[in-house]
Amino acid sequence: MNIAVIGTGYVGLVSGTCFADSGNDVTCVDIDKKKVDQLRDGEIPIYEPGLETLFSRGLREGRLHFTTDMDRAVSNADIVFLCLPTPPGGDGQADLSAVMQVAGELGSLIEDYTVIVNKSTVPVGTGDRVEEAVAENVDRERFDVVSNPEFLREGAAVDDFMYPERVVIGTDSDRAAEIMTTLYEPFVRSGNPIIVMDRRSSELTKYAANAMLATKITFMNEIANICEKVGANVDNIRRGIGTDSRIGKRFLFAGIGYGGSCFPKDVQAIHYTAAQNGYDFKILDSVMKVNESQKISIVKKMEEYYETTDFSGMTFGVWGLSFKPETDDIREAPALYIADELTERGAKLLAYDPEAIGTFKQATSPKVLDNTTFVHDQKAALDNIDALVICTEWNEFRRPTVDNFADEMKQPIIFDGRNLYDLERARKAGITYISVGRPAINVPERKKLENSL
Ligand SMILES: NC(=O)c1ccc[n+]([C@@H]2O[C@H](COP(=O)([O-])OP(=O)(O)OC[C@H]3O[C@@H](n4cnc5c(N)ncnc54)[C@H](O)[C@@H]3O)[C@@H](O)[C@H]2O)c1
Ligand SMILES: O=c1ccn([C@@H]2O[C@H](COP(=O)(O)OP(=O)(O)O[C@H]3O[C@H](CO)[C@@H](O)[C@H](O)[C@H]3O)[C@@H](O)[C@H]2O)c(=O)[nH]1
Repeated sequence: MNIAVIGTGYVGLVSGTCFADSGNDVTCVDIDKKKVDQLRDGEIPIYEPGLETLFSRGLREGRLHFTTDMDRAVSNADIVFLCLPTPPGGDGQADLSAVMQVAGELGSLIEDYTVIVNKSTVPVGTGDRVEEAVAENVDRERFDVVSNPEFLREGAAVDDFMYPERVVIGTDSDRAAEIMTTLYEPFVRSGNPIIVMDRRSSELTKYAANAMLATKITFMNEIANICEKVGANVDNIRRGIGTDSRIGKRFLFAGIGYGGSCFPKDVQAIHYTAAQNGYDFKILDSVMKVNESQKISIVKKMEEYYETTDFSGMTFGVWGLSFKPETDDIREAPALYIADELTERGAKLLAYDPEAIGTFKQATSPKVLDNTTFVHDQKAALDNIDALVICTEWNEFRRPTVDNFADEMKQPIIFDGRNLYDLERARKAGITYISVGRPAINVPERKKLENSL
């Protein structure tokens, strides 16, 4: 099939590359000329494991093209995917300006029957709005608008796309449903379902999935906060409840809050949609509030440990800047908030991340930039620091193990927002180890944490 992908961010680039790899001819369009030039030259602007091999093959075999010219891409296409940004607007609602702008242009570019697919995460009813905008310039028989939410995770995007647990297609048109099913059949050979439903339910399914996952994480973060108060261990609780198949093992890891380009904005957006429709989505109110405080809970623990809110004269190592491992994306990363809070309190930082130093520098505040030295080696971030703060669970941080910290640090004190290390080994290694929802290790009696969350 001939496919046009409008918007070559994470979703557009991964979808376009994977569709090309399964034998389609794909043209990706972006308004960012620099990005298009870079992609044409074979350079991928994001870090995403596994993408490069498929991307190079698509380019080499002539099935993957990049352009700024929407006309050329759309006029030949059987399917047009909208993979456009839907960032939070001022009051939490999704900003649909990119989607609606492109929808307004599509009608005059369509030649034969075309399926227009919204892959962006959009509020219920956006499909109707897109349909109306397109229909201003072309007959309604010449196109259908389909919702096809994307469930890929950054860092695992290629596998998630190639082997989806399900594909959701929202349309009432049999013709569009058949074309979409044919497109996705190679991806669901494992027997996972293609679920066809009405467009509005499909749009809401995406928000429901993200809001459910954000709630699950937040629930565990609250359990972790209780664990700290009563002397229990959230790792044990996770194992104890995760083995119940009704609850499931995944997304039960307590930490310093969820971040990324999706959960925070999508929870806000579904909350906004509910309010617009006269419904107060109370659970999500709490989820958002808890997540805000969870992001800086580690700083509160540091204040309690040092018995001061003034960190002047102190230097902290920071391991991990991206919002999760295996990505250079720092959107809504807890590290951004933690760096702000620490430098506000007068601290200097020595920061390391395997992939995200560049993106972090672009996004952080001038105050953080002035007070942070970025290093390109994880050991260098331990040099002469007062304590180490771990914000992202990159695999390489599991080595060297806790046993080595006592040799490598002036004072082996670790505030771990991701529960990387075994408590018993930390105890034996003689390091002071304060993590999330687990007993604090080797903390002098006077500093026993009274969690004030
Ligand atoms: N990032 C993810 O992991 C993920 C996963 C599932 C769904 N989503 C959703 O998919 C959508 C896209 O997300 P993303 O992370 O890929 O966005 P992104 O911000 O990484 O990329 C968007 C791209 O669209 C381009 N663009 C903007 N306006 C344009 C226009 N008028 N014409 C052509 N190109 C234009 C930008 O230059 C950019 O390259 C969002 O709705 C998001 O919520 C994202
Ligand atoms: O047990 C867990 C799992 C995740 N997280 C955090 O939750 C955030 C999001 O993680 P993840 O879901 O793995 O990353 P995303 O790439 O943001 O993917 C989510 O958002 C995408 C965009 O909508 C969806 O497509 C995916 O299905 C959905 O998982 C990150 O800050 C993680 O650190 C936890 O704190 N504990």
